[in-house]
Amino acid sequence: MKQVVYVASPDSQQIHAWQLAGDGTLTLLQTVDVPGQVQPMVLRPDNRYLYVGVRPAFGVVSYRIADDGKLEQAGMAPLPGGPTHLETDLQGRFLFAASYSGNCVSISPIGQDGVVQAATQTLENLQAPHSANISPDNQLLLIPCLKEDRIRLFDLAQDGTATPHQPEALAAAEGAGPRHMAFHPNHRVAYCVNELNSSVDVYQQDGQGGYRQVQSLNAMPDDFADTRWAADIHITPDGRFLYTTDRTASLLSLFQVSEDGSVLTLAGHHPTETQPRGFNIDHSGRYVITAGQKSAGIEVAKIDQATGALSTLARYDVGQGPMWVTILDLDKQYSSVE
Ligand SMILES: O=C1O[C@H](COP(=O)(O)O)[C@@H](O)[C@H](O)[C@H]1O
Repeated sequence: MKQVVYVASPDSQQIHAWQLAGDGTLTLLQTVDVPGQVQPMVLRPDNRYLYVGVRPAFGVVSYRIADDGKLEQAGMAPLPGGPTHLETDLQGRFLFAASYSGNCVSISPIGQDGVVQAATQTLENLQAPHSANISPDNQLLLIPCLKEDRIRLFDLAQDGTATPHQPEALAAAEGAGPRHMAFHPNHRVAYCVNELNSSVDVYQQDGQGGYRQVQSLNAMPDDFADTRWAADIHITPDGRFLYTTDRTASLLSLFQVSEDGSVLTLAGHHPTETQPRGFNIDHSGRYVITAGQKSAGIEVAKIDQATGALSTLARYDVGQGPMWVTILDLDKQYSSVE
């Protein structure tokens, strides 16, 4: 398996692209100077384009990905708000940009040339939307709104138009601050990490195109008494282990996942880079790569395949303020979206 790890560092306006070897070693492939402070990134499902959100001129830069994983700028389009999180639909036809400070999520068409165009719809009056997540059936947009303590739901039509779903939202606990989401590979369960109380909520499909909450659990060690400040969440490709980060504690939390995905068990913690705002799991499910927003570095940790426990393999310097990690499986570059 050939993989490339992209790390976005807004303070130095760079993306570092690394080749990930089978033994977990990283080798620098390319350093890209981005025209702006680069924050969120997302791959088009054909794995031929990487889209990145930039500031202070709010926009999205489209990069064409070469066969070796190197990036070449292909276009740039404006966004209505500062991009906090990017997502595409599963057919790679639309880009969704959540803007926390702009209280909106915009929908931008992606051209035949793979380049993101100007937004055609903006969902307004969302209170601090931290991400926009497409459901595995490509029909529902789930938008955790931190200041609403709700995940707002929108139906996505074939033409990319989003309209409020009924019911319009999933409720989180008061003060939880829903932030980022992950989906079990069985497509029936979704997980949301809550920023303000460092908890994880588990949602199961309700059989009517929506979800219902089935579990909520603490991600922190029992003796943790400081301010909770969770950031990111990812699940392994086989669905057996789920991880979250907390930035105050600079910790990754490990959850073991039940066979059907509906029950999590907190199973340990792993100290990592300082202020881990973004991390990801490689496509083989063997490595976790975590960016330290305050350490200007990334950690590669190995996943114990029996327990999910993490052990540090190495750390590498990247740019300043790294906060986003996206991993490409080079063996899965397609000529069209499948
Ligand atoms: O993680 C955080 O996110 C929000 C929004 O991020 P932004 O980079 O889009 O402004 C930020 O305001 C908050 O301070 C931080 O904890």
